[in-house]
Amino acid sequence: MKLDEIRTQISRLDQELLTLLAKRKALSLDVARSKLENPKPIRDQEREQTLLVALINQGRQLGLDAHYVTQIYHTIIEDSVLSQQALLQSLLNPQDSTPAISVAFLGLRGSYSNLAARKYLSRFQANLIEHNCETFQQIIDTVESGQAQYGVLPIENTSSGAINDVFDLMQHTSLSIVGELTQPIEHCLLVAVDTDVSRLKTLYTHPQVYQQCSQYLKTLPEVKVEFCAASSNAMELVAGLQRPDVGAMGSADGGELHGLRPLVQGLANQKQNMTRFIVVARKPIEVAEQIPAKTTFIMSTGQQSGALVEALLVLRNHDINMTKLESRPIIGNPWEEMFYVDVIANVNGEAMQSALKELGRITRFIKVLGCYPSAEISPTQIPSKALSQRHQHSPVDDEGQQARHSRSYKATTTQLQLGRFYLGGDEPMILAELSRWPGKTPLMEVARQVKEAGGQVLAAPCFDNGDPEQNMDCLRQLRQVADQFDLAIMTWISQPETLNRAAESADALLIRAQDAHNAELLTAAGRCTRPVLLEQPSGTDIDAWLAGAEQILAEGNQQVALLDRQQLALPRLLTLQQATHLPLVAVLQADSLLPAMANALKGAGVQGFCLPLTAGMEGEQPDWQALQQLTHRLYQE
Ligand SMILES: C=C(O[C@@H]1C=C(C(=O)O)C=C[C@H]1O)C(=O)O
Repeated sequence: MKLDEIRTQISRLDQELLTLLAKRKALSLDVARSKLENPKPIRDQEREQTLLVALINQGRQLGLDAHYVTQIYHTIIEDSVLSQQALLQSLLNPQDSTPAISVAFLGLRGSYSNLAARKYLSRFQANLIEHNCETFQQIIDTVESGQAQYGVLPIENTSSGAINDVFDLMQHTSLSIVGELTQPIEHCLLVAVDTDVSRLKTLYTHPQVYQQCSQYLKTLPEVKVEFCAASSNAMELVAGLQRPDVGAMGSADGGELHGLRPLVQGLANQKQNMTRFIVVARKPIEVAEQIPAKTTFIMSTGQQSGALVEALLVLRNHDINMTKLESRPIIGNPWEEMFYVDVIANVNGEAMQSALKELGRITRFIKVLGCYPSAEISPTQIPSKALSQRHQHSPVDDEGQQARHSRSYKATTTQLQLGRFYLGGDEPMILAELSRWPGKTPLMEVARQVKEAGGQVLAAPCFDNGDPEQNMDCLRQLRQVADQFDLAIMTWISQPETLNRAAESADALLIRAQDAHNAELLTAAGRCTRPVLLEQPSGTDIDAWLAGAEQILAEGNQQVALLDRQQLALPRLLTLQQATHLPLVAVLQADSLLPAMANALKGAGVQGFCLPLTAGMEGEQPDWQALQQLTHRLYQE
């Protein structure tokens, strides 16, 4: 078949796919109406699970891999749930019959705030009237005075943290928060004409963006940085100048609207860079009971010790989950603070109403800033066949020693979070470990296979090479590939200096036997906020191992696990289980005993299983069968 003909067929298929997606969306809105008549929560994760499992199996028969099917359906279901929520909300809060919606945001066309505003309002199916503002205050004024119905304000960013100016403004406005959304932020270096980085003399950017890309900017010490009110102003300026020695920083999409092209992409220090925006309006809205709601309130407690704790206990006593707590100074009251609290609760619910009453009695100031549908639609997990729950009521340590690692200090096994996966939870964690750096292309294949087999963590050596830049590049590649396949990553570190750089992108760090004696390294590991897996220091016993773990815990990092490469004998394993609440990861060998071994270790309370893969640098094939056998044994049986 000729290329043209094949492409015609593909276009026809795409058209059919779109028609089907539109039909699916219409049906999901029918579901929302039926859930309204016959009140039921919008989200039904049990139904989603059943659906996903069936789709993965059907997909496999058609030659589509599980990861591909899951990714597509997470996107479809997310849109379906959000559209259902928007429909319910619009029925509950009828708009005045305006054919257009007006919104105020920071910057010009193409700013991140503009992209967020468009995304948020796209579910309303009305024309958009855009008000470009130069400051956050101007956004508030535009909405307060009724010139715009909605204002979109960035409130926090995953790499630069809270946006204090917005918190401060929210203290004094009469506006209510009526929505939230998160927007991925992908900073690029944008230019107007053909040039390269070495020719740049001036970069125009917003201070937040500057902060988020500080590491990249350090590599350009000669370049002068000029601040603008928003990224879109920087883009407009650079587009006007048309010179090879100036650049702007901002999104590729925004740049395109100004005729700029990205010269370097992915500049943010943290690769998963997202900004959370709030949407404000003059009137508060009501949130349907069937949708998960968030409530934001501010409060100031007295300065007496324990006042904040007392307030937070009120929430806990009502089973209300807090997702955010920020504090800001109160202008004019030195040393007094205003706390910003986000909780998962509907403000009209019984629990929240009585919590607010109680809080009113013990705070100096309290005000609800708004209640709005939660936009966090976390993907439904695919069930790895339910495991029978283990019970490990370990006897109380009779020496009663209060070492932090001990069971007498903490009775239940500690859970570690690696990316979005848990070690020490109900299900065993499976890690695949590469002994050598395979290069990016083979790494993609490894990641695909690991995901397909049901693994969760990919471990690879990024810091084995002497060259720090090359090491960071390996880590970046590992991060990128793992993100693509929704895996967590781990790498081993042997020097305190590299630890912090590794901790910026790795989900977990491993300290190997030969480095586990290094007190400085253990101290550095204790001061970082990533989970640390610790091997038994070479030539020592279990006590020395636990002492090493203790050193990490004592510095502050409570996310520590023990990784065993020596196939501890069962009695020693049980001793360890009794002695410590830290989860245990066993490294297995890919031999005929693998399934039996995994089973026995699981029975003995091992929470993680690590399988070394001999990576194919010279075309050697990793042992995928062993990995499949392992996951099959651990999950299916
Ligand atoms: C459409 C429904 O509502 C939601 C969306 C789903 C979907 O798009 O497949 C599935 C379950 C619910 O979370 C439904 O309940 O069937």
